[in-house]
Amino acid sequence: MSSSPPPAENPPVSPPAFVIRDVSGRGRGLFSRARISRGDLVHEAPCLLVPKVSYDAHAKHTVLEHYLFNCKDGDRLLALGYGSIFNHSDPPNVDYRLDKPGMVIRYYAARDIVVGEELCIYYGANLWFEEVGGSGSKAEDGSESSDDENFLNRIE
Ligand SMILES: C[S@@+](CC[C@H](N)C(=O)[O-])C[C@H]1O[C@@H](n2cnc3c(N)ncnc32)[C@H](O)[C@@H]1O
Repeated sequence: MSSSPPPAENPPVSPPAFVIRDVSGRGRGLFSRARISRGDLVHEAPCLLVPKVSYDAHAKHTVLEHYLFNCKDGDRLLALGYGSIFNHSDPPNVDYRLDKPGMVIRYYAARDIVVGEELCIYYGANLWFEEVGGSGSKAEDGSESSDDENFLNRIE
């Protein structure tokens, strides 16, 4: 008999909490289709591990460079599911946590989110593209995610 997985800290928003839409100048993005409360687990993305050696030799020279999440040790995680479709905004309305041992990234609402808002994470200070638009609202507590050396920010 198989045992069920342990419960997450916050129960996931009943799916589907968001839809993919095209956003002018930003490519695809994720948009809420239900009210989401601060702290809710919005998505849990299974990941592929890209070891640092593979990243340096191959992945950084491909389009994957714009999708990989940095780990502290130089390895990278490629988020599957919807995890690679979150666009950037500052401030973001979604925070994320890398769980490298678990090979997942979890995305949590940084504040209450209303229906129709784009769900965005913070990539870091050094963007490689010209920013278009934004989520347009500040986190309630004015908090900001930690920055990273050069790419998607890392919170482990
Ligand atoms: C991780 S992907 C996000 C999903 C992407 N929009 C797509 O359709 O595949 C990162 C890319 O999205 C685009 N992007 C994300 N946030 C943006 C923003 N605020 N303004 C303009 N482009 C953005 C950039 O082209 C960036 O390289």
